[in-house]
Amino acid sequence: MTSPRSQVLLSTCFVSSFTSKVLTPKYLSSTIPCPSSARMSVPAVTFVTGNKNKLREVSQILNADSSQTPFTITSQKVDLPELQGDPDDIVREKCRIAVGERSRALTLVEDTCLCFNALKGLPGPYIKWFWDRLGHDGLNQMLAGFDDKSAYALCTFAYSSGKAGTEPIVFSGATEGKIVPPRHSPNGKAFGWDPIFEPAGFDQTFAEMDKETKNSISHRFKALAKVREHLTKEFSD
Ligand SMILES: O=c1[nH]c(=O)c2ncn([C@@H]3O[C@H](COP(=O)(O)OP(=O)(O)OP(=O)(O)O)[C@@H](O)[C@H]3O)c2[nH]1
Ligand SMILES: [Mg+2]
Repeated sequence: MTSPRSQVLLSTCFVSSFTSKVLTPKYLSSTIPCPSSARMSVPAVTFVTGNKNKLREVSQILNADSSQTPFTITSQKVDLPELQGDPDDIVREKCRIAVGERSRALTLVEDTCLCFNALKGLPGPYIKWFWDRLGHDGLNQMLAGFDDKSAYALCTFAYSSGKAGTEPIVFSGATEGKIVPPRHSPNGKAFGWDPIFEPAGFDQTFAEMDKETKNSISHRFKALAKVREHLTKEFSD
């Protein structure tokens, strides 16, 4: 391909993490920008997630700059397990499972942690269960006995080319902040623990910010910048 605006297709595969929550298959279309100077072939990359908010943010982040070459995103849901351990190991294994389940050549998955420094990084990858059981007030209560309310949001993507003998490649992004009593935006429903995470240097929680601001400083934005850089290099002539 010689066109600077040639496209890379990203299929987004929705994965239901809870077998009890059967999610309706959904297909989305979006575009993912990369540097307009890049010359790329047209591979299909499947982004596997069961989380519609992640998918929405990934789409928004990758479409934020219209001056860059668009990538196309579609989505579909299937089932994948929740895993335990180190975030990089979790996301690598998630990626291997996703590749196997979907038989897709190019696969992208993501895992998100919320880490409290006073608790040496916990809940970390287990935030999904802590948030589900304890909610915003319970997560605040976990830090009640500590002066240190600092925390960081960590987003880790794993990408696999699907080639035999290759291992998933990991890309991480972290945003520092602190845990605060919940503060919501008056508009719309908040994403998960966004109302209790106030990023450093801001006086708003992720939930109070407009989406453009969150998407320009978030853990997901920082990790996706590395994914995009890698894909651009991999598929440039
Ligand atoms: O307030 C939030 N702001 C965010 O930016 C954010 N990113 C993820 N999360 C939540 O943190 C847990 C991660 O678990 P997680 O990575 O396993 O995700 P998931 O199971 O929902 O989807 P997936 O594993 O199918 O991709 C889940 O409860 C997610 O809803 C967020 N909450
Ligand atoms: Mg999950």
